[in-house]
Amino acid sequence: MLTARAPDQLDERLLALVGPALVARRWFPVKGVAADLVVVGTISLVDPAAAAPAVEVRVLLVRARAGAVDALLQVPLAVLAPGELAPDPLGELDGRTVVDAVAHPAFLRAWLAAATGPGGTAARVPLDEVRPITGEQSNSSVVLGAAGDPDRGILKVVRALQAGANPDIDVPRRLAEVGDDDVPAPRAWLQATWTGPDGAPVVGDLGVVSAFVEGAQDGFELACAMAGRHESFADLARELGAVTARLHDALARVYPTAADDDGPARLAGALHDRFAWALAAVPELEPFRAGVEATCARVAALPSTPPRQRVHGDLHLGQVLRASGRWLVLDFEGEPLAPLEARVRPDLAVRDVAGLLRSFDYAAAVGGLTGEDAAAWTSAARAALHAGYASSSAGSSDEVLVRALELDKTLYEAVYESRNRPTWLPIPLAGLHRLTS
Ligand SMILES: Nc1ncnc2c1ncn2[C@@H]1O[C@H](COP(=O)(O)OP(=O)(O)O)[C@@H](O)[C@H]1O
Ligand SMILES: O=P(O)(O)O[C@H]1O[C@H](CO)[C@@H](O[C@H]2O[C@H](CO)[C@@H](O)[C@H](O)[C@H]2O)[C@H](O)[C@H]1O
Repeated sequence: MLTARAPDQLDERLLALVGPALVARRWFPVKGVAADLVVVGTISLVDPAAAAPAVEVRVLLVRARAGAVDALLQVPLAVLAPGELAPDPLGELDGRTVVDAVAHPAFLRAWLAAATGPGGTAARVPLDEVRPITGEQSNSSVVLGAAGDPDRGILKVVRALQAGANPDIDVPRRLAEVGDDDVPAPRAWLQATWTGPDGAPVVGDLGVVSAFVEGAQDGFELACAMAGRHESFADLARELGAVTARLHDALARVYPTAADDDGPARLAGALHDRFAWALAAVPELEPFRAGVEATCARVAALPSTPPRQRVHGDLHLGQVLRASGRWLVLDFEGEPLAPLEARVRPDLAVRDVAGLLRSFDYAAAVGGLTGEDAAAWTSAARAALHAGYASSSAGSSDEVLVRALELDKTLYEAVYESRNRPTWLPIPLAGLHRLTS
């Protein structure tokens, strides 16, 4: 466990130096508006291999505020030795180059030395080769070790910090403890304590090293490529449905479940609120109001909803890997735009099915399918996902419920895209047309 201290003058100067670059990063929680950045704490990391403190590693805890967004960001920085150069510098301070430390060996050695792991000890993780993941990410990941090394790992540095157990670390740990292998096993994790907004100390997770899955293909890239070749995704979707159901079974064993007497009204209310939230951010959604309200009414008229349980919460094709002829599920953080307490609350398992269904629309669109081709490709994948999901004891998916949850996810996506990838906004807007007509 690491402890953050109050920031000093060097931290303030570092933030002033790197701030403009931070706001342009993919993981920065808001785009296109000015954000107010303040360093509220700092963790100094000690590299156990350093003979002299040639490289200084500091993890700045930066509060970022812009409109409705108020996030605490983890910003590990390395101030290199005088005269040392590096690719992709963030700037120069007193003649020393400053870089993002996430892939820097001094940061990684210090991180692993401070981490804990299964049974109380961090597993051995090789650092002879270090490769940052370059794709779109809400966090920052680095592959540790050379290809073929059985101890190879992947470090995920959580960017938006929260007090309490991070579900992306807690869920895989617990699933591994009960022998579920649908998720890469966590091998080391690191926590810190810092001062919360009310002045009281809080504890939160900084990151995790998981077993690296060799030869894995990203589910979304795979699906887009298959769509682009007009190749059916149905067999893979069926397997994905079965894995999702198995995961739901395991999650229901590990975390509490809760009967929901007031389920239909609660879900209808939540969908109504989701629309209001999305409309405030994306005014183009106004034409969908009547269609959303009609779905709310159908949901409210349901006799009941299934018991709630722990779910993935943001399951989509970009969260699953295909390797050695099977699917593995990643990233249990839930929807990054939602507060932590909402993300760990028991929920409807079928929400994850709805997330995957939405992903088929994305894959068809990004893969270049349009019109009837897109409709045929997605409907085969949809039917197969449902069939795979229904093959397990957890798998049941009422049509009204699935449609409502798909609509809910699509509204979320409209906000997500407007904030992060405005050129992709037409994908959820097309989904809203389909789901409300
Ligand atoms: N255990 C793993 N083995 C191999 N690749 C992984 C592993 N975990 C993550 N990845 C790769 O890293 C990418 C980002 O991981 P993810 O957990 O989804 O991060 P984020 O929360 O930042 O979106 C994944 O899409 C995948 O390509
Ligand atoms: O993976 P994250 O936890 O960062 O999830 C967020 O980003 C996702 C995009 O990277 C976003 O997913 C949307 O786009 C995907 C294709 O890039 C698509 O497969 C999903 O179906 C779609 O929702 C996700 O919503 C967001 O929370």
